[in-house]
Order: sequence, then C-alpha cells, then structure tokens
Amino acid sequence: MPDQSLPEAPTPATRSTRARAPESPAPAAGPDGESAQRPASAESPAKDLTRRRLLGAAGASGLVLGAAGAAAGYATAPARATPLSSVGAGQAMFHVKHQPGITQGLQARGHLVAFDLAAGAGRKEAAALLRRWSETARRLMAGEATAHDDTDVARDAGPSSLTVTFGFGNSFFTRTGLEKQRPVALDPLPAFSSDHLDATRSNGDLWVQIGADDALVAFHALRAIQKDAGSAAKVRWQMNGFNRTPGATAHPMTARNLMGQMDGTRNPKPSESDFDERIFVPADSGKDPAWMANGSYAVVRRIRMLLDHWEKLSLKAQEQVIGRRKADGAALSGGTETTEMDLEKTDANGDLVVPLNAHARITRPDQNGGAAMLRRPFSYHDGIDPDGTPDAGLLFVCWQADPVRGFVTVQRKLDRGDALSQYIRHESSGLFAVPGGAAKGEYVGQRLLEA
Ligand SMILES: C=CC1=C(C)c2cc3[nH]c(cc4nc(cc5[nH]c(cc1n2)c(C)c5CCC(=O)O)C(CCC(=O)O)=C4C)c(C)c3C=C
Ligand SMILES: [Fe+2]
Repeated sequence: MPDQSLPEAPTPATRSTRARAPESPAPAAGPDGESAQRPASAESPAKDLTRRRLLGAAGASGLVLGAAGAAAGYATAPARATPLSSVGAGQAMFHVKHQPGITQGLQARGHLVAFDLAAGAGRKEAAALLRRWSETARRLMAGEATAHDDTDVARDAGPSSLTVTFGFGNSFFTRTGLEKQRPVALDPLPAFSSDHLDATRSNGDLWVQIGADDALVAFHALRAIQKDAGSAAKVRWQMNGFNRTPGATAHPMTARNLMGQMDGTRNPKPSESDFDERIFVPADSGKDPAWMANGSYAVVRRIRMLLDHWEKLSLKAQEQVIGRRKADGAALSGGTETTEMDLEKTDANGDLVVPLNAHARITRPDQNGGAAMLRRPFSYHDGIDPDGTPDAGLLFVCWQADPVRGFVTVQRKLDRGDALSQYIRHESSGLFAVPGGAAKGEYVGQRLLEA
C-alpha cells in the first residue's frame, strides 16, 4: 500500500471548519538530527516539509472556513477568523502504511483505554465497532467533528497532532472465534519477579491509544471512542498520561521523565536501515498472520516510580543507577547525549565508570542479542496516596515486530539485576497486536475481521 501520509489539498468536501496555521515552524533538531519532540516521524523530511507547506498554503490562501466548507457536525458554525497556532494545526494522517501513534513524536497528552467485548458480542459486532472507531479517528485526526452528536469540546483547537491507534489483545480472538488468526506473538508475557500486576488494569480484548498536543482534543477523542463502543464493548481500564508541551523548550529535545532523566535518547530512529524490521511486521514474516503485515506489537506497562525513595539519592547515585548524566543525558563515560557509551572505561580506581547494573548499559541491544524496541511513553500522575506517596510514573509503551525478541528479552535482563528496579514497580501490563494502517475506504483490522 502506498504511503498516504500526505494530506490531500482540501476540497469543499474534505475541509474542516478549523483554520490552518499560516506556517508551522520547522522542528528543531534532536540528538539524531531529527526532532525528538515533534516529528520523530517516519515521513521523509522532504514529505514532511511538503506537508507543512501544504498546511501553510491552506492558511495563506485564506482557507479559514465557515459554514460553506464545514464538515458534518459543525455545519452551522459561524465563519472562523482566528487561525490555529502551529500546535493546533499539527496533523497526522489516518490512512497510512503503519497506524498513526507509533513513529510520531511524543504528544503532550495521552489516554490509554482497554475495552472488553460485551457478553454476546462477537466478530460481527467487533467489525462494526472497528468501522465506527476508524471513521471517528479519521475525522477527528483531520480536525473534523464526529459524525453524530459532536460534543464541541475540541471545536476551536484543530487536530493538534491527534493520533488514535487500535490494537487487539489475546482474549479478542477467543471472544470472536478467530483463534486461528491469533498471532503466536500474543502469547501471554512471562511473569517477572518484580511484577506487582493488577489484573483488572491489565490486558483486555481491545486497546486504544489516543495522543494529542492538546488536552481537550485528546479528551474529545477519548469520549467519542467510548461513546462509539455503545453496547458492543465496555471499558476495562483507562489511564491518562502526559509529556512536555511542544514548544515549551527548544533544548533539550529529548523529553524528561518524572525522575528527571532524559528518556528516549537511544530510541531506534526511522532513518536507520533496520528500523522497519525491528519495529514493524513484514508482509512475509513466516510466523505472523497475513493481517498483521505492516503492524506492530505494543507492550504497555504502568510503571510506578517510587519517587520518595528515588529523590533521596544524591545526584551521583542517581546517575550511577542509569549510567547517564542527568543534566544532559550524556553517558558517564563522557561526551554529549549522542556520544557512544564507552562500556570499558574505568576511573582512577579501576572501576567501570558505567556500572555493570546501570539501566542504560544493560538495556542496550548489543547486551541483549540485538533486542530493540521503540519506546513511546507518557508520564502519569494519578494523585497522592493517603500516606503522601505520589501515584506517579511512566505509562511505558514500547513497539516492536516481535515482543519476545524485544520487550521480553530486555525485561528478563532487567529482572535479573537492574539498578533502577528498586525505584520502580510494574503495576499493570498489556500486550496488543496493532495491525497496519487502514487503506482508504478500509477500517483498521478489516483484513482480520473480514478475512
Ligand atoms: C523492558 C524494557 C524497559 C523498561 C521496562 C524500561 C523502564 C524504564 N526506563 C527508564 C529510563 C531510561 N531508560 C533508558 C534507556 C532504555 N531503556 C530501555 C528499556 C526499558 N526501560 C531501553 C531499550 C533503553 C535504551 C538502551 C539503548 O539502546 O542504549 C534511559 C537512557 C536514555 C535513553 O536511551 O532513553 C533512561 C533514562 C525508566 C525511568 C523506566 C521505568 C520507569
Ligand atoms: Fe529504560
């Protein structure tokens, strides 16, 4: 399927009521020369530039649309004179080779939600649901209203880089009688000794990841997805997360987590030659079902950070736990954030400067038989426990072509002796098969549900 990541030039039929920014600024370079905060996009820089120009042209040519060009649902809106900011105008495409929300840069706001099919709902109801969800995702990602009963929550905000991503859990295949189509890769994750998992907040038949650079846009999408579920599926669990707001700082480009570390430095980059084979299922993997071509497997872990404990450590001790400097993310062996870590370097006493159990040492692909994953997390904060402990941490979402070769291999290693493990607690877990993007006229998962 062709890469359809470029939006079409707006026509009266496809126009949104939301105005475009005159020109979105080019993203500042991240450590890899791409923007870590905005497009860590799989689009080529040329395409991305073309897209920005297109969006810019729309603004420049006065495409500030009112009732005449309105999308359904906002048809009675008065003419809109206020152009969107570059944040509001950011737009991810729905009809793309790989579902949106995997290679895009981190978004400021995220919702993860798992659903279980209702009693009596099977393959037919699931297909109808995925069709409704896909249409809602397509519309909202384009900055349009929902097809019915839009709540108006996001009407002034533009797409704000909204992405909606859909996945299937192991139990989905039993519920729908599609056991023969269940990927082997969806076999349950092994238990790890450090797990403190809450089953009620783990797994689920269906999983939806929503991300946007505006909190109202993200909530609007969450609510629409929930309402679309109707009587076919009910929410099993739901989690809210956040990242730094785009534009808040030009440097560092790599986001920080709630422990204060720069997190994401060594993520695989779309520009690397083995990126696709590490992250996405090929058409002919020999082990995945055909409907998973161009898809990926998402491992989701709610990892609480034991911040009271962590924050008592000295800066030096914190840096030894990770093996990188807190201020600039550079390896303890020296240089800048992107300087290759020297695993052999010793100090005057002959001790390794990057300790043997440092998190950034033991998670490296070259320490794990090449295992790699694309980490795309959200931080979370769900309030403060009665004893004053913050319920905060990382909604760790990682993407890979093979979860056993990726997440499981690395987590097994971490379980055996990661310096970070005494400062975190894995509280919930999910593994989902995320099919490739829907072609025009298709819905996500159609190749599974209508095979
Ligand atoms: C099983 C996989 C991983 C879990 C779980 C995990 C949790 C976790 N990590 C941090 C902070 C950092 N992680 C960093 C690097 C890093 N972590 C993983 C995997 C898991 N992390 C990998 C594969 C890597 C990259 C290794 C490499 O290729 O070199 C870093 C260093 C900076 C960076 O490269 O991103 C930090 C910091 C936290 C806080 C956490 C749980 C809460
Ligand atoms: Fe990590």
